[in-house]
Amino acid sequence: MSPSTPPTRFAYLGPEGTFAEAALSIAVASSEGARYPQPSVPAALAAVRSGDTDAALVPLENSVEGSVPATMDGLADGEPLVITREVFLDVVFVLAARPGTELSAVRSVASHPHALAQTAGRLAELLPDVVPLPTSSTAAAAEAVAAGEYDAAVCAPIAAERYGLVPVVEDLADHPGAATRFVLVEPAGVLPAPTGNDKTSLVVVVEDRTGALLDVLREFSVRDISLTRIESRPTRERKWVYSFSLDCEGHVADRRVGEALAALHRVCEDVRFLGSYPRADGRQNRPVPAMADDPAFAEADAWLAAIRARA
Ligand SMILES: O=C(O)C(=O)C[C@]1(C(=O)O)C=C[C@@H](O)C=C1
Repeated sequence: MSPSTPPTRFAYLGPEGTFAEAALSIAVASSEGARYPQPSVPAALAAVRSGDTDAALVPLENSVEGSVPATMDGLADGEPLVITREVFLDVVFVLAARPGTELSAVRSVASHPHALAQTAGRLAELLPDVVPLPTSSTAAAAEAVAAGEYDAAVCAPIAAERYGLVPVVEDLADHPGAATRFVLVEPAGVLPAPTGNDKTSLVVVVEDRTGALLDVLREFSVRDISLTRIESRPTRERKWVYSFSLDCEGHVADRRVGEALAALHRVCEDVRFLGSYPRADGRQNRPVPAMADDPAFAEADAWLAAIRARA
C-alpha cells in the first residue's frame, strides 16, 4: 500500500446546491480543496479519468430508489477507478418555485429522475395534471425554475435558497427519512489503509451456466465474509449477459478478502476491484471468526510451508 497524495481538486454532480455538493462538504472541508461542478455523473467521472480533477463525488444508491445507474455503469466500464470513501446523506425534498407562485398555478415540475421517483406519490396527489420532467440534477432543476423554464423544482431546501426560490410544499418525500449513499472516486491504485471497519466493492461478470452465481457467493461464504449489497446490471456490451455489483465487509489487505478476490479471479470471466474504504453507514462489520482472521491464515501458511519443505 503506497501512501498517496490526498486529492485537492474535486469534481461533483453540479451545479451548486445539489445533494452531491452537500455530501462533498461532509467528506472534505471546503478549505481542503477546489470544487468543480459537473453537468452529469459521467462528466464527473471523466474529469478524474482525464486528470482534470483528483477525485469525484457521485451518488451511488438511495435507500428508497436503489442504485444510480449512471454511477454503477460508469464505474463498471472504462478506465478503472476506485472508491476511497463513502458518505451517507439524509435527503429532504421541497417543491420550490419563484416567490409569489401558488401551488394551484404550477403547470410544470422538473428534477433529477431519482428525486422525482422519491416524490412521485405526493406529486401525483398535489398536481395530478402535471407530468414531471427530468433534469440532470435537483439543483439544475432549481436553476431552470429561476430562469423561468419550469414553474417548480423538486430539490433540497438549500438549492431553493441558492437560486432565490421559495418552498411551496415542504417535506415532499413519499418515504421520509431516506438517505443517499455517495462515493468519493479516485484513479485506480489509490488504496486507503485498513481501519478494521472497511468495505470492499467489486463488479464481477460470470459465465452463463448453472450455479455461476452460487460459485461467486461461495467464495465469500467459505471465508466468513458478509456481503452488504449485491445487484445485477446488464453488461450492455453483450446482450443478456449480466454483471454483479457487490460490496462486502473487510479490506483487500485482509487475508480472507484477498483470498476471496483471488478465487473470484479464477472462477469469474472478469473481476473489477472498485476499492476498499472505511465503512460509514454507522454499522460495525461482523466479528471475524478465529479461523478466518489474518493470524489463522499465517499459521496455515506456515504449516503448509513446513510440509512442502519436508517433501
Ligand atoms: O441531484 C442531486 O442533487 C444529486 O445529488 C443526485 C441525487 C441522486 O442521484 O440520487 C442524489 C440524491 C437524491 O436522491 C436525488 C438526486
